[in-house]
Amino acid sequence: MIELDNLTLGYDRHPAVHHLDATIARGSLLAVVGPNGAGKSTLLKGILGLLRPLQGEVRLHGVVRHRVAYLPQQIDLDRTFPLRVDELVSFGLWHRVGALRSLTRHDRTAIAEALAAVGLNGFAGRPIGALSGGQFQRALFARVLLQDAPLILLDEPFTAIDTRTAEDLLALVRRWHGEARTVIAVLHDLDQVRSHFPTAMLLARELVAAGPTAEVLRGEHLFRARQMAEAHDERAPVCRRRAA
Ligand SMILES: Nc1ncnc2c1ncn2[C@@H]1O[C@H](COP(=O)(O)OP(=O)(O)OP(=O)(O)O)[C@@H](O)[C@H]1O
Repeated sequence: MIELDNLTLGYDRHPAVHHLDATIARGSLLAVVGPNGAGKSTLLKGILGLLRPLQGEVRLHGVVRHRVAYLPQQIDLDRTFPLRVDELVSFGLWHRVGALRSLTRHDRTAIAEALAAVGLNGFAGRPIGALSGGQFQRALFARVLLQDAPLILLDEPFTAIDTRTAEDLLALVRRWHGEARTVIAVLHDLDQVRSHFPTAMLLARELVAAGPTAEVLRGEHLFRARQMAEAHDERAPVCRRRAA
């Protein structure tokens, strides 16, 4: 279970998202939605511990932070780095293998199986710079698969990839959900959220609504989120208000 307790996150003392109070049950399949700049990626970074709260707290119950799998937005990743696909995917074994030990035959089999599971048979030796956007995203999912993590954070995992790849990767997300892992994904496609994500959290610098997806994505909530995002003052300092 994850608890957000009066959580304010930001950069250089400026809050990006503030006073979040919410509980995310273990095994949830949760979509985080909201307008551009609403604080969705910031929330994932806060849960991951990459950002320290300006106020409040994130409490992870039953999950240690180094076992959380995180897939950042593709735009944040450097694909010019000279790395082969199997090397990228092998980082998913880091929690078991450590930084220094070399891979065993068993590890190599696990990597090959993960590549096969994401439809990348035969891609192990390719440089990551030679992959299409969709293939690269498949490789990143293979890495998450190997991490065997109880909590998986995905930041816009289906943006700018082809429909076939998105469908295959969505099937993997459903598989993780079926395995009782907690999956939290930042998404923009509300039809996709309605079809595949039972719960949602709508952000607009603060929490607009959270709960069953059909309830959260009601027109009045979406309208309010848009209004709140437009009214936000980028330069506001950390306020002292405690969320009701
Ligand atoms: N590294 C950073 N340094 C300073 N400000 C940042 C940084 N990252 C994000 N922000 C600011 O924090 C706010 C929230 O950004 P965030 O990326 O969390 O929004 P988002 O909801 O994920 O947006 P999008 O849908 O456009 O990806 C924005 O005003 C953004 O400019």
